[in-house]
Amino acid sequence: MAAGAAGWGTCAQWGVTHYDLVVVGTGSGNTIVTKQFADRKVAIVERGIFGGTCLNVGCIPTKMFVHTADLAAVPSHSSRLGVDEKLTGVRWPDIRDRIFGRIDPISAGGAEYREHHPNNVNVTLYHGTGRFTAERELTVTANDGGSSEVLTADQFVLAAGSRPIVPFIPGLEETGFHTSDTIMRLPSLPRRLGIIGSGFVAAEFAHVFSSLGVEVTLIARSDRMLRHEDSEIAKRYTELAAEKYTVKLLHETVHVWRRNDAIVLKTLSPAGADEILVDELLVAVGRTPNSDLLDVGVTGVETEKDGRVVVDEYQQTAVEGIYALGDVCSPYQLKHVANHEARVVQHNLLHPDDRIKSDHRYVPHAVFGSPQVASVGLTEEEAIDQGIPYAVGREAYADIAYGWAMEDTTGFAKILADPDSGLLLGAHIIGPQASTVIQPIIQAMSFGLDAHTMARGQYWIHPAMPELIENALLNIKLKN
Ligand SMILES: Cc1cc2nc3c(=O)[nH]c(=O)nc-3n(C[C@H](O)[C@H](O)[C@H](O)COP(=O)(O)OP(=O)(O)OC[C@H]3O[C@@H](n4cnc5c(N)ncnc54)[C@H](O)[C@@H]3O)c2cc1C
Ligand SMILES: NC(=O)c1ccc[n+]([C@@H]2O[C@H](COP(=O)([O-])OP(=O)(O)OC[C@H]3O[C@@H](n4cnc5c(N)ncnc54)[C@H](O)[C@@H]3O)[C@@H](O)[C@H]2O)c1
Repeated sequence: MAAGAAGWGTCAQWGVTHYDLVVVGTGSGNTIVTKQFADRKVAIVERGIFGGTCLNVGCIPTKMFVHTADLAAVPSHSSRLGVDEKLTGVRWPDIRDRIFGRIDPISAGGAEYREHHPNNVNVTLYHGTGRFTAERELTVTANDGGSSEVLTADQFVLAAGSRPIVPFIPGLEETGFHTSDTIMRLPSLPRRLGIIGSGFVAAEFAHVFSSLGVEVTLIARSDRMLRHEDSEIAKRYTELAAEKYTVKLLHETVHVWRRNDAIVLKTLSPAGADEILVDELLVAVGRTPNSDLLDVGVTGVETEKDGRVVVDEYQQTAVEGIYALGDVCSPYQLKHVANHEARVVQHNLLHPDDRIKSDHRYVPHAVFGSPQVASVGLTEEEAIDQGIPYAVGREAYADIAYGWAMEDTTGFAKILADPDSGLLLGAHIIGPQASTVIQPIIQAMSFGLDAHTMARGQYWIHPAMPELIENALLNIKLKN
């Protein structure tokens, strides 16, 4: 074959092919194989849609839905500013098809590039599930189950990601449910949507569907949504969510079944038993690493109790030459972390005598709900638990000029710093554009700026939203 190739080109059953490098997973794993690997024989193995979670069923489509939902929600708050708007319609098929009409061709184009572009003459793409059958031997079974091929390699990259956890709830499997993998492709909007879970996925989809006019009931086992956030932020988010849709806290779903056309959820809470009727159900209770699908134990690669592949600071597993990155090994399950780790793995494959370490000191995240939440570093509870001295500075959007422009009354930033040195320990923001407003803090933490130098050593554009950060920094009571 002149250019790159698709595996099974010869339809060889139980053929054995040796490669220099095998990469399992086409999310961040796919980014590793650049022209710098032109002198190596490489195989890429993918069991699902080319491009992985973020592109196809994760960050990118969800944020396209979130932006759309933000627009749909404008009339619900514009009247406070004297602008009376009305949402006259939501064309779900148009919303859905705009999003996937853009994404699906990118995925298809990525696979096409690997299979046919001259840059990939040294690369073979296998559409199938890889499973280790010996230390450096991966058996790939085609998605149709028909053919298998054994790949041996000097080096492997495990970039197999994670998948949604399906909890054991009697009746759930038989009744049918959605996960984040399927909910975005619904043929039509349901009248009522139940969501089991109260983390990232639950918060983002509750915002999307409630803004589009669906009656959402979110069922949380815990006493608040986003319980891993700083508790002030989680509490505020939960209060605001409950104004937009039904939030059932401390509710355990114990049984699911169908009654006529509805899905019935039986829940137990301190107040007793409850029955919740919905038309569609989304299960969003976390994700589990795909290391089990790979049967990594056969290789000597170690895993944590929760299935995460154990890696060292160079992203190498317990077996020399087998590296891992992203959700399959990371405690963070975030795309920017998977991408960072992919860059580290790429460097270490190319420069084995000059390897670099991954940097997980200040990993930020954002929840694109309503409002947005963004966070980096220690929460106040973590600082207390770890006995780390801290000083806090707060600022409300309501106290900065742009907050007045938006008439925001609920958002705020909270920044923790070392009281002696002023070095930043953590920051937590809830409010408009929190995911963008937090970026200067991430920069300051990464490059070791203290609160005072950061606040006074630069201009802050007036009257822009980052004044929230400037004022929160100035409100930190440092010792010096
Ligand atoms: C709904 C949702 C929204 C999200 N939003 C954000 C966000 O806004 N920001 C953010 O930072 N993160 C977000 N994430 C998380 C982010 O998508 C993941 O952290 C990231 O995509 C992980 O990348 P990865 O390369 O490790 O794995 P993936 O992209 O999942 O790639 C792994 C690939 O490996 C394949 N595979 C698995 N096992 C095998 C096997 N045995 N053989 C062959 N192939 C295999 C899978 O099919 C998959 O395509 C979101 C996740 C979800 C679910
Ligand atoms: N904006 C983003 O960056 C973004 C968006 C979506 C997803 N993600 C990533 O994907 C991961 C998975 O998201 P998620 O929301 O599924 O997980 P999550 O870990 O954020 O939240 C899951 C929640 O479900 C609860 N839970 C667990 N088991 C339960 C059960 N049986 N019944 C009811 N509740 C239960 C947990 O207590 C937790 O609060 C996230 O951790 C995140 O890393 C990121």
